[in-house]
Amino acid sequence: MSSVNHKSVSSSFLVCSEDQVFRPTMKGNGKRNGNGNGNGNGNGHKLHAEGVNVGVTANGNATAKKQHYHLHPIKDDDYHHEVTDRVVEEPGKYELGQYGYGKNNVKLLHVHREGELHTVREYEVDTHLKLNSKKDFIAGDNKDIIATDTQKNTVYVLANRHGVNSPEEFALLVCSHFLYTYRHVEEATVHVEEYPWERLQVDQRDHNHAFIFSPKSFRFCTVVQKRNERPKIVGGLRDLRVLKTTQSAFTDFIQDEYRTLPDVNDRIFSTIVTATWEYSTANGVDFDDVWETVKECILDKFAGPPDTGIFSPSVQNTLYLAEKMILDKVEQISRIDMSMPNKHYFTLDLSKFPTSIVKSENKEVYEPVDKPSGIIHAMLERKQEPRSKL
Ligand SMILES: O=c1[nH]c(=O)c2[nH]c(=O)[nH]c2[nH]1
Repeated sequence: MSSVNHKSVSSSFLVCSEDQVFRPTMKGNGKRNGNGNGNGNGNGHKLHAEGVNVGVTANGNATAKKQHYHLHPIKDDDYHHEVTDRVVEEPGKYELGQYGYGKNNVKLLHVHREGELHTVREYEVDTHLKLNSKKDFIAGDNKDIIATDTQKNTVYVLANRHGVNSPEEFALLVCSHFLYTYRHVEEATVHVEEYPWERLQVDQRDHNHAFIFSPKSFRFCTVVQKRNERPKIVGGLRDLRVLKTTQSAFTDFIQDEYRTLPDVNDRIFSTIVTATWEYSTANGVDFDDVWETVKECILDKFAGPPDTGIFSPSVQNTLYLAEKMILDKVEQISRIDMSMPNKHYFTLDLSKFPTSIVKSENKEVYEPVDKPSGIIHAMLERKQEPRSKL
């Protein structure tokens, strides 16, 4: 039987472990808590107003204020729901492997209004939980199930109560809520996809309350938190499609009886970048800022300065240089994984046409070839500090 303790507790705490809790202090003027009184969660846990205004991020997804994390102890009896009969033996000769359940694609638009200036963030949120009992699967006993419908509701209630900042902060909040509220949740995974709304510019001025969908690239994150462990925070960027018409070559690769591709000193380089990166900490991280930095580094190593560009001897090298720049710039990123499919634009062989109808040297017309496509990927991580010999 589940013993349910309806004691009111603050879900504004971000659980780090049984004895450590991330407590997010609220931002700015403290009016974003959903209850309108600016002092938090309505249960006596005051959320601090820090008043750190960072303005609008480069993509116009103004986040307004920064969130800070502090560690506070929680007590055993702080849990909402206590489940006692957790262990159900698996009958027979089989063992349940990976398991879990959740709600996918919970769509959410959050509007933050500061007087005339409004900002929006639209998310699709996936929540997945792994319970410490398997009796729902094995015995048809639903008593421990936090219904997927309840998980959906939780996303809306937390967004209403605490506001929505970066995808990573929101995912951390939702994870900690589930771990904190239900002791029998062993692991929470929250994936957030952000819609790329950008503040509209009219006459080169930012519009107060109108936005344009600008899918130049997409942002996402995944937070996985196991009970008693720190959250694993992974940021992500995908569908950043780029092309340049020169400053790319591919030469000196293996010459054997299988090779037909000639050395090319000047070719078109186009790719669709996906990057995911893991944070070593959430402390002091401006997640919006990091996302912009990652994007800028990728574009910097792909395109280079506007007049001259940057030379790429291969997709491999360009990918590596972008990853290295990101690790150099953001110390809280412990590793970054990138993939760059090579979207080929082949030179057309027009030699069979009479010279009366085609130019002798074809340097303008290319054939985009989607499939098959080369795929280049690599993960770059920081080396472990060598252990002291003491
Ligand atoms: O940058 C490239 N790397 C490759 O490994 C490769 N292979 C290929 O056919 N073209 C390219 N281009």
